[in-house]
Amino acid sequence: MSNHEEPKDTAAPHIVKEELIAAGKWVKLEKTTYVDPAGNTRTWETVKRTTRRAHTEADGVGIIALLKRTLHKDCVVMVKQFRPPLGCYTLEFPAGLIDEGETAEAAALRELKEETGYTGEVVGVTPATCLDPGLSNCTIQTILVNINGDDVENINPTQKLEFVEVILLPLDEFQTKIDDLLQKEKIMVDARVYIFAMGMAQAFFKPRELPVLKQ
Ligand SMILES: Nc1nc(=O)[nH]c2c1ncn2[C@H]1C[C@H](O)[C@@H](COP(=O)(O)OP(=O)(O)O)O1
Repeated sequence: MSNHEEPKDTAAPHIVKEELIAAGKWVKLEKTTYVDPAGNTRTWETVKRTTRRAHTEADGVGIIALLKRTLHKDCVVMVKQFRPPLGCYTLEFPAGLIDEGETAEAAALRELKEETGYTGEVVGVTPATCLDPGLSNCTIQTILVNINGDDVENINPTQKLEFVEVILLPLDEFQTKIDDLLQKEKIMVDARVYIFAMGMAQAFFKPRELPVLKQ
């Protein structure tokens, strides 16, 4: 017989109700009433997109697109654009909302083409991941795409969006090049981009760093 008593699951946190405070065309604000892990009833102010589709896993996609060309370094395809909520230019992975009935993979290839002109091939897909869970229920799937830059359709491609600038950054200098951009201009870098850059720098330069080998 065990001395342990199984903990009673009396306080499994859950949502009680969601009340609309304000709604616009693209986003809405709700008051979320919930029971916290200690069993207390509380409220939270929650932002949601109005555009979420019934049968999609996520609101949108982010695209990590690698441009591969003979005799060139592999480059990450980035976009720079003015973002009204921040009031400044941002450096982001290409991204966009998933359309009705569209798969995340199809949305990624469509958005990549629209925003950068490149045609790619999907080589990896994440599950739905949250973006800012203390504020919003927004989710994305990140799609890893390879672009054959030697292919004729990917040589100097034209993109449709007037206000989106395409920036190619070499993968093996990704963090340094972003830091250079930050030095030169007032631009906000998307958190996912900078974290990816730090991960790449770690993988390239310190893959097996051991305390004993540190200078
Ligand atoms: N929160 C938003 N406010 C707006 O006024 N308009 C918005 C919001 N979110 C999206 N949009 C509009 C802007 C575009 O015309 C479409 C599609 O956006 P999409 O290209 O899919 O996504 P981003 O690249 O992240 O803008 O929706």
